[in-house]
Amino acid sequence: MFEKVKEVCPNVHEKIRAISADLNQNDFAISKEDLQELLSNTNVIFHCAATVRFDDHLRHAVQLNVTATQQLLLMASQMPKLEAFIHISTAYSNCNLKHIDEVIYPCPVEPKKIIDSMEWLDDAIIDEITPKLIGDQPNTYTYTKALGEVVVQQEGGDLNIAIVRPSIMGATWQEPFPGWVDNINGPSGLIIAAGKGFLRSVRATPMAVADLIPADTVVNLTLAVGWYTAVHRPKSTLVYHCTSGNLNPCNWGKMGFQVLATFEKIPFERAFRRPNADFTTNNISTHYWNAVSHRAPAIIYDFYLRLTGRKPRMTKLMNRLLRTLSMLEYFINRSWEWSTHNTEMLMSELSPEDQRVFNFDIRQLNWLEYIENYVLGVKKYLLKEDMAGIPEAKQHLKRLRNIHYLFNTALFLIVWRLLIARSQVARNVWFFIVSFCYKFLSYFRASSTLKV
Ligand SMILES: CCCCCCCCCCCCCCCCCCCCCCCCCCCC(=O)SCCNC(=O)CCNC(=O)[C@H](O)C(C)(C)COP(=O)(O)OP(=O)(O)OC[C@H]1O[C@@H](n2cnc3c(N)ncnc32)[C@H](O)[C@@H]1OP(=O)(O)O
Ligand SMILES: NC(=O)C1=CN([C@@H]2O[C@H](COP(=O)(O)OP(=O)(O)OC[C@H]3O[C@@H](n4cnc5c(N)ncnc54)[C@H](OP(=O)(O)O)[C@@H]3O)[C@@H](O)[C@H]2O)C=CC1
Repeated sequence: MFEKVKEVCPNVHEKIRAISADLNQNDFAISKEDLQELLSNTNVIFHCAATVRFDDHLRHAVQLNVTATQQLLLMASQMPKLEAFIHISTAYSNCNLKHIDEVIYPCPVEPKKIIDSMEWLDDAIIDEITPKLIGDQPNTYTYTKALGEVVVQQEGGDLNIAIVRPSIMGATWQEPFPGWVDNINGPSGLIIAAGKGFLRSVRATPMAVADLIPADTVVNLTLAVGWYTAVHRPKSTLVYHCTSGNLNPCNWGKMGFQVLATFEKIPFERAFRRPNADFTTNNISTHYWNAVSHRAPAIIYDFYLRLTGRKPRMTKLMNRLLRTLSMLEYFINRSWEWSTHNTEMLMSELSPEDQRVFNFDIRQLNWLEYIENYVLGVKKYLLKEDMAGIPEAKQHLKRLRNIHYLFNTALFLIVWRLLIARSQVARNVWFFIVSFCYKFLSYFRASSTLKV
């Protein structure tokens, strides 16, 4: 990841100093010396730290995404040299709306009241009231990110603030090289599950917009926002949508198809089954495919592991995957429209050279190429698989295909045999097929004898 920057700037280490901090602690548990240095020397703050788990307990999510933001704003107000405070939110902070503008929307309950209540409510009560508090938000993550924005608006004081709202972050597009990715958030985890053959069906709407945004595009836009906010000092807090849907849309159908097509060329090693996922769109088919394609193979495989004296693990893994899928479903069955006036305005404010260096013009992205590089990046940087292993991986998939055919043939014969034993209709069909084949073979043999 950092090879290129080390080449261009060999003394890069001298320019960076990491400071230990914990958002769960008062003053973030930053040491006195570090705090002093931060207070007196900081020019720009990029506030990215957060919990991004969808299933986080509300108390923890509020602490990290709301209370910590409030504390950081307080700290920022004591920094005389501060030029800009850039808060990273998410495009889904208002995902209860269909059309989202670059404005901060009010929350039904004031963030301050939520912060206060977290101090005296116990966990059991918080669990009980969480669904009522989050209302039409899908999880505690989007809910607390929305609260975080309101805190920024209400407690920003005289600070020069901007908010960046990225959609679903994916692997890098160009910088420092295509396809770099280091976590399993968003689509990356599902790409692994599909490529390894665990994921066979996803409840998704193929025509819904897949609002992915490459990580380097988000970084470039965020840096440009830092510059604009510090230099132009806009009168109000500007919100910037870092999204792809309205400028260069791609849908989940196209994305899924390209992911699968890439597995043909670049398969993952030691797959459980051949990658062959599909989208389902209703409850009944989702339950059916979950039972047939996810749970049943896991149970059979665990039975095989037990028989061979090993510890069963597939059912547990599959349950985890199905839980993850159920959490992501909300986002892959809907489309949103994000306006991008501020982002487009910012692009026009950059010089041609800066537009090239800090490129965030998503219209230039070729989705097919991007997705191919993404899958390749998942293989290299997440799974740490070597490209030299591709021929063996292909061989393995061929073996899995043969096992699949053999298994299906055996299953068909068993079911058929049982049917014949129990049903007169099935017996009649069977005799018809056998006599038809016999007649066909006799005719074929007779006609070839005549020719000779
Ligand atoms: C017509 C054509 C048909 C073709 C059809 C083809 C169909 C094919 C499909 C093919 C492939 C799919 C491609 C497209 C599919 C679409 C999917 C895209 C989904 C994207 C939706 C994202 C919406 C995001 C909206 C909001 C945007 C934001 O603001 S982002 C913040 C993003 N946050 C997340 O993404 C976090 C979500 N995750 C969680 O909340 C939790 O992980 C979980 C609740 C989902 C699961 O929790 P669980 O406790 O079960 O597991 P966990 O402990 O989290 O982890 C399990 C193991 O993984 C390790 N781990 C965890 N995190 C990381 C990490 N960041 N990096 C590395 N490793 C990680 C963790 O340590 C665990 O390991 P072990 O301890 O060893 O078990
Ligand atoms: N991923 C996505 O698709 C999107 C992400 N975002 C936003 O981007 C930002 C980064 O997210 P992403 O990179 O995906 O998530 P990660 O979980 O990878 O990053 C979260 C960061 O927060 C830090 N952090 C978490 N808990 C604490 C804590 N208690 N004290 C100090 N630091 C902490 C982590 O530090 P450490 O590494 O040391 O654990 C990490 O650097 C978040 O604000 C998120 O809301 C917005 C839209 C989309």
